[in-house]
Amino acid sequence: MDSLDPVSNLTSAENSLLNTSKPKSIVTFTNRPSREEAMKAVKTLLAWAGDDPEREGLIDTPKRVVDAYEEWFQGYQADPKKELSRTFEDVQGYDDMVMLREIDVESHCEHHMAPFLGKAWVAYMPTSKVVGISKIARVVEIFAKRLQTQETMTKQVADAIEESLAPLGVAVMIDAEHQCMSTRGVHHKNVTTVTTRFTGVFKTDIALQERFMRLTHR
Ligand SMILES: Nc1nc2c(ncn2[C@@H]2O[C@H](COP(=O)(O)OP(=O)(O)OP(=O)(O)O)[C@@H](O)[C@H]2O)c(=O)[nH]1
Ligand SMILES: [Zn+2]
Repeated sequence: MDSLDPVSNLTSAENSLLNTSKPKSIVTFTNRPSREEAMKAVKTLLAWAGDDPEREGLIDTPKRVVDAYEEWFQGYQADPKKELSRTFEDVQGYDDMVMLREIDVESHCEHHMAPFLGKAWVAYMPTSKVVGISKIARVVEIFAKRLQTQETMTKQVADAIEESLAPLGVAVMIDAEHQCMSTRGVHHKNVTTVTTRFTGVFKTDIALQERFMRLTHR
């Protein structure tokens, strides 16, 4: 199978369908279905589930679902690199890791489109260049608001920081519960999945990696 572009999460064939006037990492299909087509698809699913899409309680549901999808999948319209582009250097010689703890993760698995919910911990070891801390949380959110596997998302967050800030190293940990495992299928509740990605000094310096892991505990 065609390998996935780490930023857009699309195959190269899918990427070639992108509107070329936009940066490659902003995913805008030229052949994106219309809102009306999307609402019609929801109506089909309602009928398939066994209900009457025309009954009063469901009449506005396709609109609501499409609105919800717009919010849940808005990460396809955003560019993580743009968020990380405004860097600054005046940090008075600060030379240790910068770490954000417990960033909310609200994503959807690409297999079932079921939510997976959890937290992310993200650290980088800057050279002279740092970025506004809110931008790190925004990058997590952009990748979360796409269809994901937890592993892919973990790597994408690390890669985006690595490519934009060229730090000495990046560490990312995500801990999340997948509702496709808790509300259907195997029905195991309270199981969380932990994924990590270490680059640069966080990979080579085990003491630093352990310090990051210790800081993930409250
Ligand atoms: N590695 C990984 N697996 C995931 C993630 N999200 C969901 N899955 C798994 O994706 C797998 C899909 O397996 P399939 O056998 O194709 O689908 P399924 O028949 O619905 O599987 P069950 O969930 O076991 O009922 C399941 O094992 C899910 O638990 C993720 O982020 N990472
Ligand atoms: Zn799933």
